Amino acid sequence: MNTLTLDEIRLRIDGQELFPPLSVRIEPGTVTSVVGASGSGKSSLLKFLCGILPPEIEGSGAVRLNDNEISTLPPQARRLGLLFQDPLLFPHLDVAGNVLFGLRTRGTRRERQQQVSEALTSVGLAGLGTRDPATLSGGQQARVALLRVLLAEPRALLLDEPFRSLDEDHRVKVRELVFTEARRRGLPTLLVTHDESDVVAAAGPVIRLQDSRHA
Ligand SMILES: Nc1ncnc2c1ncn2[C@@H]1O[C@H](COP(=O)(O)OP(=O)(O)OP(=O)(O)O)[C@@H](O)[C@H]1O
Repeated sequence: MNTLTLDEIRLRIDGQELFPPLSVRIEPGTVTSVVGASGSGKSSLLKFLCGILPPEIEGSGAVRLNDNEISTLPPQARRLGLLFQDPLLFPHLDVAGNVLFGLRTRGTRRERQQQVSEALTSVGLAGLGTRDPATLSGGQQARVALLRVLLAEPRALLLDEPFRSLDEDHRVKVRELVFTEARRRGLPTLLVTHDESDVVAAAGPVIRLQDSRHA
């Protein structure tokens, strides 16, 4: 199990810091929420953690999984699971193909297909493997995106408003599913959200990012 540690993270645009230096420890299986005004740097913080910060933003500070510094690794080697508001499913693959894309374990084709089929069943999508993802509801698409991330066996989860575009019913169910999986797998999880009900459901520490530039 991993602990995700952020140590003195600073982000700057044109030399100006977006928010005061941030240090936080996220324990395995817990969800820490990140809230703050629009433009305070929430999404940029997640981008920094996974190594995809745009060149206009300068980032510094250490990111560790247990005692291993990951901020020096290329994005794909960090093994962080990302979920966004848009599920970003591949339109040229069916539902099973999208899930299979994430699958990290090797094995025969039949074993891999079996694993995908069990994963789909576990989130209430049994029998939908051959569907075009565009024909699924928003909540179903969000579940497919979650499976694709989880089967890649990430070491931590970074969530950027993944429930935002869902209607109330799907929102509550998908949120519960994501948090349950994070807990069950012991994944330290960082959730960016504008929604106080997400913060309550996350039931973990809250980081309130203060916009240093407009304070
Ligand atoms: N590629 C970029 N080049 C220059 N400035 C950028 C770039 N990307 C983001 N910014 C700026 O960085 C600041 C932080 O943006 P960011 O998207 O991280 O904020 P946020 O807190 O996630 O906002 P929101 O809640 O609206 O999603 C903003 O002022 C934004 O304009």
